Amino acid sequence: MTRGIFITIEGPEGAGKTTVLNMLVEKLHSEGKKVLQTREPGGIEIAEQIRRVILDTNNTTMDPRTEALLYAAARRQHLIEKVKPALEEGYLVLCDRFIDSSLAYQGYARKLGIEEVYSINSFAIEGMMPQLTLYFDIEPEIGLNRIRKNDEREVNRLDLEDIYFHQTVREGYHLLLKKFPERISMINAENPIEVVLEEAYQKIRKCIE
Ligand SMILES: Nc1ncnc2c1ncn2[C@@H]1O[C@H](COP(=O)(O)OP(=O)(O)OP(=O)(O)O)[C@@H](O)[C@H]1O
Ligand SMILES: Cc1cn([C@H]2C[C@H](O)[C@@H](COP(=O)(O)O)O2)c(=O)[nH]c1=O
Repeated sequence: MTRGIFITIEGPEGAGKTTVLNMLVEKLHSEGKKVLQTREPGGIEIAEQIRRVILDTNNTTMDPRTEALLYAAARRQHLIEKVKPALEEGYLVLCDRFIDSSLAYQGYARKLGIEEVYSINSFAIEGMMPQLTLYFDIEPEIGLNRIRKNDEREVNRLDLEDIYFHQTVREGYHLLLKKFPERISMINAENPIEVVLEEAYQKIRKCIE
């Protein structure tokens, strides 16, 4: 029986997920909340190793189904090793990306099919879905420009996809918003960072109270 709360943050490249997540965690910690911040793909050693394989810009021959399976494998290990134990201990787990990334990127943009990708992920997650997903919406051109200006951000294999791919990812997220309206909540990530932070914070408070 899980006692914690699982919240995920989603969105296209450069939407500000990581930046806002860092700020949210600091704010929630200062209020004395038991918070665990993590990310996908990664968050634990095995999944970070899989992340390196998936995002390596040299791996140009990676098959889309291999890509989808690797994300699902990293997700499984991360859930079992880190997320599930933290939820059992009553933590608020805030995760940068989760299953909706696979549905939008592999299912919709790579055209593997949202249902097909959901099905391999359902095997991986065994029903452990987030209570709330904050979707950071942004025009892909704006997000990619933000990333280009950030010298600390390493360019990965998916960043190198063309603009059409990134626009299709955003379309995929919009479909997911319609499919899961009770779980996914949209935030306009083109707003100034303080506005995005406040909106995300209020939605999280509403979910945990
Ligand atoms: N609301 C905002 N307005 C302007 N710049 C922002 C905003 N939010 C984040 N940024 C800047 O955009 C860049 C990308 O932000 P961040 O790394 O948090 O995005 P991300 O969604 O985690 O990206 P990715 O998923 O591609 O790693 C950073 O340089 C960050 O400072
Ligand atoms: C979990 C997950 C991620 N992706 C993509 C999305 C990004 O392009 C990268 C991860 O990089 P980030 O800087 O950590 O955001 O991977 C994906 O295609 N499918 C997934 O399931």
